[in-house]
Amino acid sequence: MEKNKPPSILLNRANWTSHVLLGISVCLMALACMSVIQKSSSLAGLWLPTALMIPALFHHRYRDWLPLLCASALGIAAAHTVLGTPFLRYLPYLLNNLFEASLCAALLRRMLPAQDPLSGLGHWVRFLLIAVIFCPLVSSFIMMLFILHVHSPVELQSRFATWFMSEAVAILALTPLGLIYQRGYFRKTLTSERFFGLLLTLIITLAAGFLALKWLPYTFAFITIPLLWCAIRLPRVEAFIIFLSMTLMIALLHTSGIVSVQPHAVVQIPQGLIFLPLLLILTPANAMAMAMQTLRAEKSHITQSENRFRNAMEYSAIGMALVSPQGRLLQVNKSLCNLLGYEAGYLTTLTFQEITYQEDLGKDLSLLEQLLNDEIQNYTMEKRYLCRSGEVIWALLAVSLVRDEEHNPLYFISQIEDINDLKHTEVTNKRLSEALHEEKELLHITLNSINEAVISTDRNMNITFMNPVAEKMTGWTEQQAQGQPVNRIVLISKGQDGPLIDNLLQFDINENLHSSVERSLVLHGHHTGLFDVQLAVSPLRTLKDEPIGIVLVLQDVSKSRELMRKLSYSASHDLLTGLSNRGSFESSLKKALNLITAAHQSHCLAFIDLDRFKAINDTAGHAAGDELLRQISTLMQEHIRNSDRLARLGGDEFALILFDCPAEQGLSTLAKLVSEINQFEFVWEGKIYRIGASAGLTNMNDPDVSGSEYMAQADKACYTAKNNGRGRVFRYEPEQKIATVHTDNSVIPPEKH
Ligand SMILES: Nc1nc2c(ncn2[C@@H]2O[C@H](COP(=O)(O)OP(=O)(O)OP(=O)(O)O)[C@@H](O)[C@H]2O)c(=O)[nH]1
Repeated sequence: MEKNKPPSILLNRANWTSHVLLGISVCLMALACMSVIQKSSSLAGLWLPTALMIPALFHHRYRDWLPLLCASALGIAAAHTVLGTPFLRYLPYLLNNLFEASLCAALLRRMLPAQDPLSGLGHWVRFLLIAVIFCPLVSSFIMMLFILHVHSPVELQSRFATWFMSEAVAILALTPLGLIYQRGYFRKTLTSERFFGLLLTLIITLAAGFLALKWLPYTFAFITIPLLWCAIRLPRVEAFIIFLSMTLMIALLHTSGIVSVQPHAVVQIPQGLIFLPLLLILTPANAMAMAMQTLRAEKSHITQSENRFRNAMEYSAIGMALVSPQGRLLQVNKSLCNLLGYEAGYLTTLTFQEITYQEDLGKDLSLLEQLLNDEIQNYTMEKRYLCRSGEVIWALLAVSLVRDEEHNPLYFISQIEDINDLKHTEVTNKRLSEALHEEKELLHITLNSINEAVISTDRNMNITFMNPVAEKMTGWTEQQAQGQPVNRIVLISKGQDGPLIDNLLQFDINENLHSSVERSLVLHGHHTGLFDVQLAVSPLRTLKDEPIGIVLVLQDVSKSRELMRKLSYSASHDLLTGLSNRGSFESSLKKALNLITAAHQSHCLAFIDLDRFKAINDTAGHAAGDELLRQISTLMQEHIRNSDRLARLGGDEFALILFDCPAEQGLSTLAKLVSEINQFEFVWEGKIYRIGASAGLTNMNDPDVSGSEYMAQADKACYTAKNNGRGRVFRYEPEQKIATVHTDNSVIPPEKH
């Protein structure tokens, strides 16, 4: 688990272990450096503690710096104490070291990224300026202030140079490694196969350096070669390890007197700048290592991108191909092979022109030309491909062009998506859509041209459609009515004066309502009047039988109803007088017979025949006779109850039923009626005519006697009245005796005035 843990490259939290480790490391390094310097005759050496403190501070938060600096100070103080340096003597130098490390770490944190601070040559140059040049110079000047009163100018110059070089070289050799070092690196390297290679390279490089120092002229020129070779060949960390090792070895060999860094130099290097060559060889070596690091990172980036693209292409669900500018399929993926039915090896021997359906090739080539001419950046088109099986399939092609640095075309990237099923579905859908459109048009025309009003609603009974007839009848335009509740637009009552039907609007459309026809329905139009209508209501349902609304069909039956009314009237009425005719009277007679039993009523049936009517016809004409019949009818109706039924049986014969009327009362009414007729003066063309009437009456109180029998009885009584002098009323007696009830002896022949 520990191995898989990512190395900490961000700021670390300092704990007591890191404080102790830093303190011990600084102490050991200070001890080593001071021991070497004390043994050296030249007093020149490297000062590694500052170079170690800088990365330690860089990688920790500011709030952790104080304990880290204390630990470092204790480490240096301990080293001085071991070597017997008085406290006050080393204290200024110690403080200067701490200040330099703090200043350098703070500046580096400002100028370099916390994550991988030396990731490029630019960052390394910043490091060089800040850590290797600026901070050691500042530190050197501060040191000068401490010893200004003590030494001569030449000595001061030498001390300044020595201090600067010991700091600068140590920082250049050690600090980069500290900055880029990631936790766990050494453990990983020690256990990896690379360790022995690194060890071998280290030994060879150090040996080459030693040989150059010992025997070769232009020593540092020869030392530079293995360092540059390491910078080119090795990863950054390993190169820095070798640089550090080489620096330490040279410094050690020189200070211990085994070799001199300037045995063959033409110009004698001043004592203070004895390690200047080290600085000069480390600088290009570091720069080269950084440049190689950048190159490697770029190469790795490119390789990763190529791998990603290769994987994306190979495992893409859609067909992909890299195509040469001439059209050759350079590389194809599995999906494309599966789509076209070719093996990859064979497909790459073909050109895209060979597998393109001939009719689509022209457009494809034209677009390709535009792409090559930089007129477009990419293109997509639907085209057909020829499969190995001979089948032609539809695909969606997307093409882009990859160019080299000189903008020359390298290859096309083609993505080929199978849309064969989609295309076939599209064709089917298009056909269906056209058919649907035709159906809709047909329906629209039909609905516009039919004579019925058609109104449809949604499931909430709000209107969605009205045809022109519906607009005309309801008085609402479709636009006005759309979305309105149907009960606001379609107002229907039973009969003209009946209440509005609201159950029409409460139709439960889940019910099986095929159609309902109500003959007496009346539609109340909005400013368009009343319409006799027939109504059919049908529920609308989806294929899953879910209700989605209703359709109302209203048929204007006003004219047919009027005709029916007229037919019905003429079938039951005498057209001349407006009285009931014989047929209708017989129905009334049946009703009267039924009431004898049902309501225990007795009625009077009368037969009335006008006297001397023929003379009117003969003298005044047929039209006068007609008018007289009308006036006599009106006269008779005025003297009977609304519930009674008067009918003209034909010619000048009338029949009368006095419902629920005792015989005596009936005789009285009839006598009054006959008397009125006898006294009636008919005026025609300035002349007065008088007629009379004879009437026979029978009492209807026996349900077993038929209507025709009663009619015969009344007729018989009327006949008796006629034969007994006219102008009178006779009552039928069952014993065949006719009693005269009323006698009017004034039957006067009409005379002209
Ligand atoms: N103007 C007119 N005359 C009719 C109509 N129907 C029948 N008549 C005539 O009415 C007359 C009836 O004949 P009658 O009952 O014998 O004539 P009348 O003079 O009343 O004879 P009495 O009953 O014996 O007094 C006939 O001359 C018919 O032609 C009609 O609709 N209009």
